[in-house]
Amino acid sequence: MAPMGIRLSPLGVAVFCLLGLGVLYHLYSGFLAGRFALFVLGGDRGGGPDSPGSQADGGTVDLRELLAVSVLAAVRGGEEVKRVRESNALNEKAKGKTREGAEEKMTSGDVLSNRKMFYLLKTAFPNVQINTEEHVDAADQEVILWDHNIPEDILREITKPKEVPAESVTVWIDPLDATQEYTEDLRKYVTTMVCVAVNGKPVLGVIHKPFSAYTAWAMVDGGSNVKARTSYNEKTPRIIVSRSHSGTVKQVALQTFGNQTTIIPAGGAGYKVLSLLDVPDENQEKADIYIHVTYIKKWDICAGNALLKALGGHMTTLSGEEISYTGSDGNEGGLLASINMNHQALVKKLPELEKTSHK
Ligand SMILES: Nc1ncnc2c1ncn2[C@@H]1O[C@H](COP(=O)(O)O)[C@@H](OP(=O)(O)O)[C@H]1O
Ligand SMILES: [Mg+2]
Repeated sequence: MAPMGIRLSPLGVAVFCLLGLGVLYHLYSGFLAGRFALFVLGGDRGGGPDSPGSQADGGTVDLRELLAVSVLAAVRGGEEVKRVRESNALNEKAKGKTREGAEEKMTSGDVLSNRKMFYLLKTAFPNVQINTEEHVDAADQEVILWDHNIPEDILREITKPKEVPAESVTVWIDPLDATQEYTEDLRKYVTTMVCVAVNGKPVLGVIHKPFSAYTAWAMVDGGSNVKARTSYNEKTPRIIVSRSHSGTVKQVALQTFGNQTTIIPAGGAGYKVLSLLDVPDENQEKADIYIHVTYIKKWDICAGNALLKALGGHMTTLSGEEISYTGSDGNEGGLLASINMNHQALVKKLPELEKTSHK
């Protein structure tokens, strides 16, 4: 007999305890899952379930936070790129050949930048898919914690968090764009890039120039720290093209826009996208259109695509199709990038043969 004449039924006590355990499990499962993910990665991000960057509700990420970490990752990766170049310890290797037979190089700058960028993003956002150009060595992990700081310029432009399901996100990292030019000590072409696609659509783009300490970022339907130039030459455009993976691009450009057209050969897809924008860097050439006709990888182009899209521009295949940033890592259809121009009219102008020969 219990005090005051109340009899406790053993079954009732058991049901009550089970219910209590259920509530506790619900409250802490997301939290523990996050902790476990970090434990597997070998570290702790330090935030509780309600802290910024947390995915305790089992799967949303805030794009504004992801942008802050992407900018930090591009800058931190850039520090590695710069340090390796300045110490002249590139340790250059050949990692294969492109379809066209050009040698693909890799240096310590690529590897060390990749390590910083990948682990910074992975530690802050363990649940999102990250695709990166270089191999991630699981035996050489580095846990770099994000301090949860969102820079002032991002807070000013993007005033509210923007949650999306974690499984809809694909992050693309290029830890060193223009590796060929990096090995030739042509520093102005070099960038580090992060892109975030949501359901395959490019939404966040970050392009950082480590040797100029310049970073451009943008969120589609969000904000940016860079803008388009005030004028572009549509009639006789300056066309920026690859200097080391050019294929037939010069013939295509001259055939489309006439012999008076200025062709600017340059390294790096990031550099070439920045040439279309209003970038306050004296080492940055300016162009009106970017054309690429050979195969190219999505980590090379996604950030530029997001930036252009956020500012009202376009990056499509040569036949004007949008590029989807999920699934395979290659883009077969060539590239046409423009801003404040009639993009569809440019597509129509390009020779039919070129549009179909890269599919
Ligand atoms: N045909 C091709 N096959 C594979 N990668 C290519 C390519 N053409 C260009 N790229 C890559 O796209 C980026 C920009 O190229 P480019 O400077 O020629 O315009 C470079 O990236 P990385 O330097 O990150 O490897 C380059 O390797
Ligand atoms: Mg690269």
